Amino acid sequence: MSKNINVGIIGVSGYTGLELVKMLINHPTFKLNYVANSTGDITMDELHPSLSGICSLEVKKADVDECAATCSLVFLAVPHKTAMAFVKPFMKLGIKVVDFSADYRLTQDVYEEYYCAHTDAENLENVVYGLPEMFREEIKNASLVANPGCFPTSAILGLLPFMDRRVPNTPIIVDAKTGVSGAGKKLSDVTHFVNVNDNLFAYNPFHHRHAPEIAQKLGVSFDEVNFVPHLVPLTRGMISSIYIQTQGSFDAEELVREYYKDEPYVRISKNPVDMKNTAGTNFCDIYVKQKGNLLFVSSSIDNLLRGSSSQALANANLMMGLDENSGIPNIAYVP
Ligand SMILES: NC(=O)C1=CN([C@@H]2O[C@H](COP(=O)(O)OP(=O)(O)OC[C@H]3O[C@@H](n4cnc5c(N)ncnc54)[C@H](OP(=O)(O)O)[C@@H]3O)[C@@H](O)[C@H]2O)C=CC1
Ligand SMILES: CC(=O)N[C@@H](CCC(=O)OP(=O)(O)O)C(=O)O
Repeated sequence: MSKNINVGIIGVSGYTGLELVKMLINHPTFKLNYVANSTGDITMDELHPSLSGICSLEVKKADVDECAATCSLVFLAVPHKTAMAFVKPFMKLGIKVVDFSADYRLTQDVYEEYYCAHTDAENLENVVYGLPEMFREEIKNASLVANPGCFPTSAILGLLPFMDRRVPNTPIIVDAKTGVSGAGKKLSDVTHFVNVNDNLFAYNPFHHRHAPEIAQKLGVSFDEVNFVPHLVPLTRGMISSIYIQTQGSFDAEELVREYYKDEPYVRISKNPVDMKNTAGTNFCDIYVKQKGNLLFVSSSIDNLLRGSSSQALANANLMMGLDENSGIPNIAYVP
């Protein structure tokens, strides 16, 4: 097959943008035809020296019309709020969009409670949440896909098989750990080397903006989701330790294996999962353990890939009628 579908990326100077470029360079069908950030006037290899000798595309100052003139689909790897200002005109021009941000993941009222005023309610009506294990068929027909957040991806995949076995109205506890790349490339006091190195801490306990995303997609109330993320001194990786009360007698490992038996990017592990075996891949690795009616689920992803860029690419493959697996990385950065 030849590279005959032109795609663009806006936000190519960021962490997730770079991850996507690396996958698209080797993609059998997508041709990376337009790359942009907020300023332009630089080339890809000047921006990312790791691409020296590999990609010297000119990086443009983001412009919707210029991108739409040469691309069938665009990936928006830009921050929340910035994304919706791009989505609106791209949709008008009939260009398909995979949005990495949270702008189209929630209902308008909840979005506005956790983020800011929404300026594109119209497209909230037609968006599909880009978790293939939940919405594969809808994604195939979508023009706009909201790529899930990284914590919601790991938590929802861990919980989905067990929602019918859970005791209603009991706490869902999600104790999650993430690498620092989850915060993006911008510096802050919290992600400063001196604050993160040799350190470990929780942030936004019980009121992180990903708690409502987990709740809405699982169809439970916000009060039932008890989500506490932690920052760990690692570049990439994410593990969610999940605890729920279950009822009835069942074998959790058997159930989760059956639930995901046809899924190419969920692996069930006999041993507790770790971050290294998913780093560099689109896999979500899951381990389960029961103690009476208490169920422990451990779910590991690479926040930059399954938590963002490789999941976005899988969604784009589906939207363009390609094999979902095209160009998706599946060999981990081990050792
Ligand atoms: N990092 C992660 O693990 C995950 C990130 N996401 C989401 O993906 C998106 C990108 O995240 P990440 O790569 O970490 O972010 P970064 O902060 O690393 O990069 C942001 C990118 O957006 C560009 N940008 C910002 N404003 C504009 C603008 N007005 N016009 C054009 N480009 C603009 C920046 O360009 P410039 O260099 O010019 O500022 C940069 O290329 C965010 O919405 C984030 O929430 C989702 C899941 C996981
Ligand atoms: C370390 C860190 O700060 N991580 C980010 C999660 C990044 C992400 O997945 O999410 P969005 O696409 O919703 O931004 C956070 O906790 O907000």
